[in-house]
Amino acid sequence: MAKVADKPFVFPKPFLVFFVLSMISGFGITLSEAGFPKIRHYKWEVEYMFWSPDCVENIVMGINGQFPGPTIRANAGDIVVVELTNKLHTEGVVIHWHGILQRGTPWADGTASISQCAINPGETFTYRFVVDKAGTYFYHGHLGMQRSAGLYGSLIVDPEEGKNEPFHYDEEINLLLSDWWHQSVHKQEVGLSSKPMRWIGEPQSILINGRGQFNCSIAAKYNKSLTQCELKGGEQCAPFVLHVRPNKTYRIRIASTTALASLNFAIGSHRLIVVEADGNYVQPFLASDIDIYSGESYSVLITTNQSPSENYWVSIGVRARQPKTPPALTVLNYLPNSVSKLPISPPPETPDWEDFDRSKRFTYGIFAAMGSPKPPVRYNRRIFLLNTQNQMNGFVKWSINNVSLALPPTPYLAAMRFGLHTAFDQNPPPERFPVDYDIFNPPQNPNTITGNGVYRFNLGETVDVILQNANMLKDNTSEIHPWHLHGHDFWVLGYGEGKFSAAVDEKKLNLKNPPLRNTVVIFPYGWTAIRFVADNPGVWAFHCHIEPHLHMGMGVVFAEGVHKVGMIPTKALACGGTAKTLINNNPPKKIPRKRNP
Ligand SMILES: O=C1O[C@H]([C@@H](O)CO)C(O)=C1O
Repeated sequence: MAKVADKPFVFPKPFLVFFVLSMISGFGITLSEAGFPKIRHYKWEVEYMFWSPDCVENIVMGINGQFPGPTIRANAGDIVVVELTNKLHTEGVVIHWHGILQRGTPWADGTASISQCAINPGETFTYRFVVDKAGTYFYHGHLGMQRSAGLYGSLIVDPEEGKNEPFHYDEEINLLLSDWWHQSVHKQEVGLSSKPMRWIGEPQSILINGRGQFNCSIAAKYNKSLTQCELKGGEQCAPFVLHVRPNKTYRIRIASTTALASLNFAIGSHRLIVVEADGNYVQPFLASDIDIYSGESYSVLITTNQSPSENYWVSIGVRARQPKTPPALTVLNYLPNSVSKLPISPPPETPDWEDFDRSKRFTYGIFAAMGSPKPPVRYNRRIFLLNTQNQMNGFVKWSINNVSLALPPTPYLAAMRFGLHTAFDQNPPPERFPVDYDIFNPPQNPNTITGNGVYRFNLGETVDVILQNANMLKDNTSEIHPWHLHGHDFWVLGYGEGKFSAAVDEKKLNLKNPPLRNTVVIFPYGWTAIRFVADNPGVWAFHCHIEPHLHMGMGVVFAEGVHKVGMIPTKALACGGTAKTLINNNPPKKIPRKRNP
């Protein structure tokens, strides 16, 4: 394993002036008024490695020999630079910085075929972007199903130096949640795109900071079907313990990068105060547990005011799909108690997976903190996106308005910037679906088409999206989908049951204090309304964050103001049609023929 720096190298102040000035001229980044930002420089190598995330040896995608990858930590306004070298032998790679808006740097969004070309084996690509807002974020692979293969890590942004969070806490603990399969991701991918489709099934384990236990439990006393895990603490699958001291306030950051699972987080005997969601402050509220969907993040505050002689269970169970995976467990360890002193009461029970009314009560009760930016009162454009599971020549697909997204070989950002009209379908996909579409039954005509058209917005216009859920191919089934938008936060204006009806539902939309987020769910047979301002020049993915669903086409592409995008780094362009353009503009020099003497 090559040894490379995984600690950020912080440039001393005098160097910053030079660097920042060169960044401004080259990348259109503006300075924050408070002073010079820092540059957080990382050098990473991505490679497959043997690892035992849940005590069963497998291969994971690691960064610098770590799984999950190193945590990035920065202050708001800082510039993060990640020099990413692809050490995979046979695959490209990209990394998406989930929740980072990429203003002025849309080519650094890390979406293969959308913002950049995949980085080839052996090559290095430098991601350089500003983290402009404090919050709990994460990063992950965005090519094929590399997130499922373990390519992820945390990205934490503290307020600008000298500024405080709007709530008090003594210390913090960071948790990145994921789900894990024993079947290789390649096999999963092939299964999903085979005829008949082979579904990946439910995960074998839930991981907390990359650690879970398969086939044993650390609380076997309360789970008769599993034996007690015999772990010493140094194993890769030993639980990540939350060490706390009595009578303090802790901020627990929780982000979910699951491929499929919707999760519920609870700590025995402790109540949670929710204060942040997806990098935005929310009106604080008390909860016994929280639901967290793939792509979401929360911060909760807890006070360690319970009996100091005990430890307490932390339990993370599966909701919204059949819970065939045991909850992930770990311990809230009140120091100086020994970690091995197991809690005296059973772990908190995950609420019934099918109790969607309970899930809705939690999700509908999230509002923006006082003083948060408010949405424009009117929209310029409203599009309706119907989510359906379909068939295409016997293959199973997910479609939006009957179009299943199939990404083109030339990244959209480059294709649009260079005016390559043959790189993708120039006709935009449909903006609505038939008014008489029956969302409560399987699609009458299950056939779909694939497409790669783009929804183009005028720069600065206010866009509403109504996400509409529907019945799947099977009778009486409709699943939850968490939708994630790149390049923007959006306001969640509301949710409802059945089909959205402007006449009935318009007046129910919340324009007073809707939460700002980057990920939102649609509940079974329901709709969700979001609003955002298309003011970030670039091309942005908007998709279901369930990894196999995106793989099966469940996403769309948005674009705005691409003519305003600055110089795209050449390395982001060297594939597909833009590679040809680069070569045509700079043809290889003719080698002069040697004349015979
Ligand atoms: O895309 C999916 O496929 C399965 C099921 O519909 C077929 O097995 C499932 O639950 C999905 O979310």
